[in-house]
Amino acid sequence: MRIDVVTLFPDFMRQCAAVGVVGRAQQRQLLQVETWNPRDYATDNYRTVDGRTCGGGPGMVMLIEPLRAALKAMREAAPEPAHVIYLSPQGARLTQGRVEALATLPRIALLCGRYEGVDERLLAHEVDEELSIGDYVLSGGELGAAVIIDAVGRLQEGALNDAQSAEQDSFSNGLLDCPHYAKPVHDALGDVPDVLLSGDHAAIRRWRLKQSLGRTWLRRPDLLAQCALDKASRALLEEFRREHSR
Ligand SMILES: Cc1cccc(C(=O)NCC2(NC(=O)c3cccc4nocc34)CCCC2)c1
Repeated sequence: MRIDVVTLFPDFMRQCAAVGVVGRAQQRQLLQVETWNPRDYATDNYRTVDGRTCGGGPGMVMLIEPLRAALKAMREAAPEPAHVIYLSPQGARLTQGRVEALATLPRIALLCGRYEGVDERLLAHEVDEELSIGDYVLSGGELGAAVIIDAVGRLQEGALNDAQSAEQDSFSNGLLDCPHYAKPVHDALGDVPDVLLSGDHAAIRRWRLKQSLGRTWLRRPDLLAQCALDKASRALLEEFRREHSR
């Protein structure tokens, strides 16, 4: 998969994609991340990429021309058509489901806004989809792009080792993760739950699922409402709730 990022901060984006699982996926050529800086396509002596907002008011807007030229260069750099995503607070909320769909595409382009945003006419003509990583104020779309690169990059075939795949799968049931522990078994901060030391793998699986169900019920009832729980899971959750209410 190829991901092209149109951004005023290419070094930041390259760094985000150079570490960890995504960095390794690039080294293994499972993923290719390229950056395109609109400033390189600004034609005036000052390499201007922003302009005063029409209608007055504070702040600047990213100009059409440098972005259009950067997007054109991006498209010409590889044959596959790119699905162009604008990271924006006006976008649809990013979900794991959407990540999984994006991860199947051969090529996506991520357009990152700065200042007050991008000229609406550029968005209307060049953008296929707007996505948001959440309802808070950010300085730019780059952190949204970094989230997509990580979430989509780790889903590329061969990017994860078995443990990481299992961890990735743990969310695929739509539940929050269970608690995790490492040694020491006894610490000033408390002890590791006995079941995890029992060697009884069925009991350990049961305890972990019960903890995931219980935590999701306590912390994210909205996620739980979207889960189709089988009979055994419903019974486990009931058990957790009874114990929790004592
Ligand atoms: C709730 C709210 C309302 C109004 C403006 C803003 C805001 O933060 N505006 C600033 C910009 N924000 C984002 O790009 C951005 C922000 C949040 C999530 C995102 N997911 O992707 C990109 C995202 C837009 C142009 C430059 C940065 C936020």
